[in-house]
Parts: sequence; C-alpha cells; structure tokens
Amino acid sequence: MLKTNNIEFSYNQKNILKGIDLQINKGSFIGIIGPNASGKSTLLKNISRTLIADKGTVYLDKKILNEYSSLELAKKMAVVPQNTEISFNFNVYDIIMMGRHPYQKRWSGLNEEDKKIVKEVMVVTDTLKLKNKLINELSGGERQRVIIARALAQKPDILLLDEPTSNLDINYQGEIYDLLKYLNQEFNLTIITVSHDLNLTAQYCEELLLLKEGEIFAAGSAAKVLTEENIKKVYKAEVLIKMNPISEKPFVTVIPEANNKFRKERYKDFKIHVIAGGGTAQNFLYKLDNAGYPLSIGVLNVGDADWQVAKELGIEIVEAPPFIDISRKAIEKNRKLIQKSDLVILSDLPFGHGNLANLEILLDFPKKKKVLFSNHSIKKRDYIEGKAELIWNKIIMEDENVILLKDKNNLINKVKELENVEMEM
Ligand SMILES: Nc1ncnc2c1ncn2[C@@H]1O[C@H](COP(=O)(O)OP(=O)(O)OP(=O)(O)O)[C@@H](O)[C@H]1O
Repeated sequence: MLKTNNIEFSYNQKNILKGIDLQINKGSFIGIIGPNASGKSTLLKNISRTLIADKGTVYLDKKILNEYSSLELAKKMAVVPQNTEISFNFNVYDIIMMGRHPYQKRWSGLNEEDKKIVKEVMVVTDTLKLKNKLINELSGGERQRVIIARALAQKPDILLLDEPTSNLDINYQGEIYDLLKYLNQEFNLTIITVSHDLNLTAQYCEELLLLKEGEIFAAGSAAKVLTEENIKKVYKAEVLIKMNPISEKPFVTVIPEANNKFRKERYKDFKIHVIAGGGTAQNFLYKLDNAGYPLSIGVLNVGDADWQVAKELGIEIVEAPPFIDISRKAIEKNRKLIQKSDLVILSDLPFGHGNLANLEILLDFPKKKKVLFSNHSIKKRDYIEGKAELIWNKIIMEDENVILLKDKNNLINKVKELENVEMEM
C-alpha cells in the first residue's frame, strides 16, 4: 500500500533521513520508535507529503505520492499531527465535519452522506455525547478522540499519527490505542504511529520500525525489534526485557545507572547470598545486581517468581522442584554458598514445611552478617504452628550479626554500609 524507495531528507543541509526503504501492507499497524531526533516525525512527514523527500520516491497504492492532488491524497490518507492546534473555538461536531472537506464541492453545503459519515465516526470514536461541546472544554483524551474522529471523517485508507498519546495519562493512552486497534481490525485501516512509549507500541502494533540516526536499525515484530541488545545500541540504555504475561509482548524496563561498569567492578568482592521466595526479593535483586554485587540465591522452587528474576539476571541459584520439601542435597549446596558469601539477606518470605530449612540454616552461621526483613511479622508468615517463629526469635535474640530492616528501599544503602565496614576491617 505504501512504499518508500531509498528516501533521503535534509533540514538546512543536515541529512536527517539517510535512505529509508519501507514497505507497508494494507491493514498493517506499524509503530515507529527511536530516540529523540532519530527522524521519526520527519519520516512521518515525508510519508504524508507534509515534507517532500530530497531523494527517493514514496509510492501510495503504486502511484507516486507527489502525483496525487491534495484532495485525492486527503481521501486516502489522514494525519493526526503532534500537538494539534485548533485556533478557533469550534464545537466538536464542526471539528469532525472539517474532515469531510475533501469531499465537499465548492459552494455546496453539507450533504446527507457527509452527515451520515460524521455520525458513524462519532459513534466509533465515542464522541457523540461531546457533539455540542467546545474543543477547549474537553479533557486531553476526549480531545484526541475528536481529532482522530476528524481524521476518520476523511474516510482514509491509512491513518498516520505522531505521538497520539504523548500528553495523556495511562487510562487515556490505553483508550486511544484500543481505539486504533479496533479501527485497524474492524475496518482494515492501515495505521502508522510514532511513539516514545516502547511498551504501548509493543503491545498494540504488529510491527515496529526502530530508527537510529535517520536509518532503520531494526524492523519486525516487537519480539524481534525490542531486544536488550538493540535498545542498548540505539538508545544507549541498559534495559531489562520481560514478557508481559497479559499481552504476551515484550515489556521494557529501564535499568538506571546500569551503564556504570565502574560500579560493577568496585563491588565485585562483596558476595551476597539471598534467601527468598514467592517474589519477595524481586524488587531488590534487580537493584543489587545493578549495583554490581555478585549474588547467589537459594533454595528456590523452580518457577517461583524470585526464581524467574534470578534466572533472568543470571544469578547462581540453588533450586528445588516445586511442591516438595527441600532436599538434603539442596540444603548442602545452599550452605556452601552461604559460607562463601559476605552477607546473607533473608527476605520476608512465608515459611511452611517445604522451606523451613531455609530459615533453620541461619542458625548455623552466627558469625555471618545478615539482613533480615521484618516488615511483615513472622507470626503472619508462619504456616507451621509457630515453628518458624521459634527459630526466627532464636536468631534475632542470640545472633549479634543480625540487622533487621523494614523497608526494602533502604537495602542498598544498608548493604553499602556493611560493605564499607567489611573493607575497613
Ligand atoms: N523544522 C526543522 N528545521 C530544522 N531542523 C529540524 C526541523 N525539524 C526537525 N529538525 C531536526 O531534525 C532531526 C530529526 O527530528 P525529528 O523531529 O524527525 O525527530 P524525532 O525522532 O521525531 O524526535 P523526537 O522524538 O524528539 O520528537 C532533529 O535533529 C531535529 O532537530
């Protein structure tokens, strides 16, 4: 449907697009992503003829884009620009009706067909109830739906949107993308959006185009494009990519300060062993790993939420099959890791028969520094009639090397403090 052949574009002799080849099929939903100034908006403008490429050709339905008259083009393609300005205070109905302009003959007013189509798009975009409101009386999300409705009133085959959700809160963001997905699936509307939101784009678009300095760095499914390696190369950022269990699409989390290799080097001598389970360590495993501490964890059931995070981070794990008591072998393996570590962190996990050994083992290491999370009372986490509570009390009463911590957010600072004490000694 839309094809670009090696297009190049410069602003004031500065080459912004450096040979873009694209082929977009009818009914696709494409997300253009890339860092600031990578040329996303410039590409969208070249595709929509707001700007004309210096070199190369854009084809729309096999016809050269420049050969379309403005009216012809407006019937095929509609654009929702970034920060749409509407200078007059029109009401919603009049604004949406503006989309019918390419179809109206000079001097002739609105016809029944125009009214019918405007009503249809108002139904689809859920703007009917806003009909008589003035544009400046609308919320950001409502306003964006009206702008999209106006574009749809053009009855285009292809809709281009430049950051359609940039000023919207998460509810409206989802709402706008739900609407786009609906238009794409129900009406086979071809959609191309530019967005900074990697996760929204990954969730909704079937294909992503990742731009880097005016070139296409990667194209294809979200799983193919959104890799830690690609993001590192294009955004110069360290990220963690997990699968979103609901959308089954990649989910990107930025890891702050992870680029700082120096920190990783510095901390490499202070080993930490974590005892956790049930996702109680997820929050701090990332942070400790980021800070460069060599970590080990155990004993964890295979498939447990903490086990998954530890796997992703490449942490050494002592693991056990789910739903059975921890084996002797696993306990011994855990013991060895604790022996080698400089600090043990016990998360606020619940205890049952299956994992009581994870608590008991601490009694064997009275000299080892320990941080125990005490935010949730042991009573509530004890599912074995006070046995866990008994051991816990023994540890915190008799062990001089125990530090109780309530807030997980303070862990990193506490660990740094302990590391420094260790170094001084
Ligand atoms: N009208 C203009 N005149 C001169 N240079 C421009 C103009 N518009 C954009 N540029 C430059 O072109 C480059 C690409 O801009 P563009 O807006 O296409 O990037 P983008 O990827 O959409 O960026 P952002 O994510 O920040 O919106 C930038 O370096 C920008 O400064």
